[in-house]
Order: sequence, then structure tokens, then C-alpha cells
Amino acid sequence: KTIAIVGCPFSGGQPKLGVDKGPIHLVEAGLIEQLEEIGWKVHFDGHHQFEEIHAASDPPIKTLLKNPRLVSRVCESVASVVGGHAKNGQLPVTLGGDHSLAMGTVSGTLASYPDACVIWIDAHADINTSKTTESGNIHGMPVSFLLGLGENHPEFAWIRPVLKPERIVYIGLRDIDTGERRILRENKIKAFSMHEVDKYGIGKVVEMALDHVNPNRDLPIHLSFDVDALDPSVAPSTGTPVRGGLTFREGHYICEAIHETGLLVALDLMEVNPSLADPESVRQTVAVGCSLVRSALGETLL
Ligand SMILES: N[C@@H](CC/C=C/[B-](O)(O)O)C(=O)O
Ligand SMILES: [Mn+2]
Ligand SMILES: [Mn+2]
Ligand SMILES: [Mn+2]
Repeated sequence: KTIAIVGCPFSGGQPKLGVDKGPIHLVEAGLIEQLEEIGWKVHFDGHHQFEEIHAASDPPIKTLLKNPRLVSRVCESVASVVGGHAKNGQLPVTLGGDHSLAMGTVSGTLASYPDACVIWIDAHADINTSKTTESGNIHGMPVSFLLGLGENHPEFAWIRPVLKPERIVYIGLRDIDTGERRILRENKIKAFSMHEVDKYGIGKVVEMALDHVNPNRDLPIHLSFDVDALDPSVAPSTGTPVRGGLTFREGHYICEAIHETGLLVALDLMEVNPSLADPESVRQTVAVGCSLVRSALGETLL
């Protein structure tokens, strides 16, 4: 099978500059060669350029959403790129860029694999609606759009509610907004926070997560990995770090275990921002990103 690396240099879902440089740092760290090394054919789809919409012509929607038209248009094109690769039987590996891009990647995957389940690794639930968001940063909202929650915004008319609440599960949560807690509860969405990781251990948590969204281990898996799920000591160069995160090994165990299912059809590696720390910490964060991708795609320890 062939991997299609989709570089998405995009930062419009959040305010910190630099996350658009994530893809180039991951590729320049040798990710493509590393994947070929473990036996994959790799098609590098390039660093997709998204023409800017200037702020002046993209005012926040009445409810505070920032860069709505830009984010929507970029995600729409990401959906067709990722969807195209999935349709061709390739495994799209999307490199972010901020996590708003997942509106596009998951839409693309579900177009080819309507029964796919989504495993969302993150410190955050990214499920705010325009009513509940406190920041207006759309990287905190992709899941609500994918589920069809909240009011419809004409700027996002292309997004269909393709994801069902029982087809997503979270691991790593530890920084959830008030409105998000209600949304998770009302929609009965399964979430394993860091408390469960501590209580049961990562092995049991991954097993329980899969039992919830993929009980017969027969559904394709879209893994959406936000590097801020890891502890900031492990992945420091990211826009919304939250202490008390996954260890290096816990993060890798998740990727290894998902590879072992043989069901992975799409992967996102999001929120690497190489401009937020000293050179050594940036290198470390980029290296962890590359390593997680390798583990999700079959690199083993023995
Ligand atoms: N819940 C916060 C934080 C969002 C974090 C988004 B991230 O997980 O994609 O980094 C917000 O809505 O602004
Ligand atoms: Mn291509
Ligand atoms: Mn996220
Ligand atoms: Mn996050």
C-alpha cells in the first residue's frame, strides 16, 4: 500500500504563528525516507498552498468564529485531497497545521469509508460550537462540525454531519471547556481522560476505546493525533500545551496498538508548531511527531 503525505501548512484555526511550518519541519526531518525505510511506498503530495483570505474580507461570524471563510475553504480542499487519496486506496497521512484541518481530513476519509471510526488523541475535545466557544478559534471546534452539532453556518455549508457520536472516542483529555463537557455528556461521547489513563494504564484504555468504537474490530480507523496530547515535557513546541499529558511511551503505544489492528486508513499528525520553543525543544517535538507517525505505520520496537 502507498502512503500519501499531505502537507497542510495552515494556521487559520488558531492565533499563534508558526504552526503552518509544521509540515516542512516534519518532512525536512526525514519523515518520508523514514517511512520508506520501514517498507512503505510514499507519495509526497506536496505542501498544499492555500491562498490567503485577508482578515478585512473575512470578519468573525457574529458569534466570534475567527477566519471562518478561510478555515472552511481550506478544509474543503483538504477533504477533497484526502478523500482522493483514500479513494485511490492510498493511506493519507496529513501533516498539520492546526487541528481545524481535521474537518477536512475526517470528511475526506468518511467519504471513502463511511463506517470508519475516529480515534482522537488530544488534551482537548475540539468539540465547541459557535455558541460554546470561548476563544472563537476554530481548531477547538472541528468535531462539532463533523457531528453536525450547533447552528448551521453558511460559510461551512459543505460540511456534512458524516460522523456519528458512537463512532468517535477520545484519549488524553485534560482541558475541556464548560460547554464541551455538556456536549460530550448530552451526546454520550466516550472519552478517556488522563485520569483513566492513570487508573487503568494505556493498554487497557486503548482496548476499551477500541471496544467502544470498533467492537468487532471490523471498522476502518481514522487516527487524529494532536501532539498536545503528549506531556509538554515530551512535545513542548505546540500552541496549547497542557501539563499532565501522555508520556512518550503512552503516545507511541496508542499508535503501535492501532497499527496492530490492521484497520488504520488515515492519520493526522497535528499542532506541531516549530516556532514556540528553543531549537532543541523544537527538534525534539518534530522528532516525536515523526516517531509517532512511524509507529502508527508499523515501526515496532523488536
Ligand atoms: N478549548 C479551547 C482550546 C482548543 C484547542 C484546540 B487543539 O486541541 O486543536 O489544540 C478552545 O476552544 O479555544
Ligand atoms: Mn496526490
Ligand atoms: Mn486538537
Ligand atoms: Mn489539543
